[in-house]
Amino acid sequence: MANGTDSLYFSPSSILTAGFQDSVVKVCIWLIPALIILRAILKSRTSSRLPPGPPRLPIIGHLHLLAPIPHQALYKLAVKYGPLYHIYLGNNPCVIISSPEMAKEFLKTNELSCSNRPESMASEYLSYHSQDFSYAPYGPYWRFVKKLCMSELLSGQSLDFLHTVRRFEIESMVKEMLQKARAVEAVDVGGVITRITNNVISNMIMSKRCSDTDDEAGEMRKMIKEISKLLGEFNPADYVWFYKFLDLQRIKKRLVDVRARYDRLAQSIIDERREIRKTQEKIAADKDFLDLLLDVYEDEKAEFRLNMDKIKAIILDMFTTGTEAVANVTEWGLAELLNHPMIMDKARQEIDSVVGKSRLVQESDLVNLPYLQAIVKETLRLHAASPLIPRQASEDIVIGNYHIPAKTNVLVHDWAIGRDETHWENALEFIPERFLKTSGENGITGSAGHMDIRGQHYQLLPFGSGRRACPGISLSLKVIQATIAAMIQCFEWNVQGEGNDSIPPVKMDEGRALVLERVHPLICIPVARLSPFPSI
Ligand code: HEM
Repeated sequence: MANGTDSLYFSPSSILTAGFQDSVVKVCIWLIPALIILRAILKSRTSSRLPPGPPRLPIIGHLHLLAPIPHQALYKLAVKYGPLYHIYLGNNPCVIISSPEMAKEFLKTNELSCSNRPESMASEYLSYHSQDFSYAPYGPYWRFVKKLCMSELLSGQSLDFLHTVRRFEIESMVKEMLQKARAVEAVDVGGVITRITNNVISNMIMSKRCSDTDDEAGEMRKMIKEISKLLGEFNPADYVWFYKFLDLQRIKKRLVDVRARYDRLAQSIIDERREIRKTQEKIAADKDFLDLLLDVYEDEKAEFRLNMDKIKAIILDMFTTGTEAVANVTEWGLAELLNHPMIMDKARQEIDSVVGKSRLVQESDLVNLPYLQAIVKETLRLHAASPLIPRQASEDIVIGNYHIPAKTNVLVHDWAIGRDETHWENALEFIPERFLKTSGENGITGSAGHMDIRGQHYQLLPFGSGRRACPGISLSLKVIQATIAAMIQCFEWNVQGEGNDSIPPVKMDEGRALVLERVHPLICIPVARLSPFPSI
């Protein structure tokens, strides 16, 4: 038995087991490193399916390549790496799209997978954790906010109803400029235009002007400027974790501070309105956007319950998206006209022939001013208010045969697309004629005459495209066209400051922010050309 047991102990099967164990150990010794290597190869293959890109540095990735002006630096990289390339912002991959073809594939073919926005420290604070319109993730809440803003604030009908607000602001601006002209006083044109856009939005939202003497209104205007600046600032802490703790640019501190101030001010405006609502029953036609938001807040059966944070986030979003971009484009447009006196003269002749010289140009005239419209389109082509349109892929997608993993940030470089030589003749020149349906002037065929700027033509995307395209296009065009028209109809503008003696007189340097700003403020003395208000 013992032998038997022994033999059993050393039975062929046990020998087999021992041999098997030995083999398993050997296999493991080889297999585990082999698997690790295979995994590394597969991983590198997967990431090599990302579009091409420059070699990166540890920790910061390609952040060092974005200086001094991110959208211009990315434009240069596109020349080297093509219309679809990737960089790393810290450890986060980011794909840059710089051609109309790639933009179409991303924004149209993959629309549903590309309808989120990347978050940043600034957007987190200022959108009350993505509870506004711009940063809300694509989904039912975003659809609800969009419907609310479109139907009650930005639809054609609401805009028609509020045309008196815009008219009042432009008339006030012309009257103020007439006084400055008489006193031969210089004005900061950007400041004047920002006041118009702030007042228009403020009046649309809460029936108050931002520049009334009232402290609250003035405080709101200053705060919106500060907030827009913070939202547009490039913040390394969004990409490299240790910057968050260092807060070298003090962005976090400024965000906490301005959000607390905005919150207090918005709460006091809302409380005041709620008190008024207790005593006054308003009919629908008298309600402004704040009333409508409070109606939803009080409606227990509403599709979505709005709390105070959501209301504040939506209002702040309308202010920030609606004021600076419109003001900046208008200022760039006027700057271009000052550098191109012949284009300015042609635009004036058009206005004089359609409107005459005795009354102020009105919004209803704009449809008869195709050259003015072309000037605004050309300004939007060269001076995209948002040179990089931020999106995020919500799932894995394929573009141009490259794999873009879910959660990758994607920047549609509309500033570069507007300068693409393969689609635009004399791309860097300011030639509004290209947008006229007629042809032949300045060697430009006018082939872009049919092109709209609402996201259907991917060569021109100043307002983005698809379901997350800008909802403020109609409002923006009305304000920009009417403001430029009034400024050139009523005044000549004598440029002041550094560049005055040079030709062209206005410097066109761009700032570092993610929102396209002018480095040199446009300071001019208005000289009255005609006065539609004889009493002034
Ligand atoms: C010249 C003026 C303006 C320009 C150039 C501009 C440009 C843009 C761009 C490029 C986007 C991103 C689009 C995309 O992702 O495809 C956007 C989004 C947005 N814009 Fe504008 N915008 C302007 C004026 C306005 C105005 C006046 C308002 C409203 C009062 C507004 C409200 C918004 C909102 C709420 C979004 C976010 C939409 C969403 O995420 O669904 N914008 N804008």
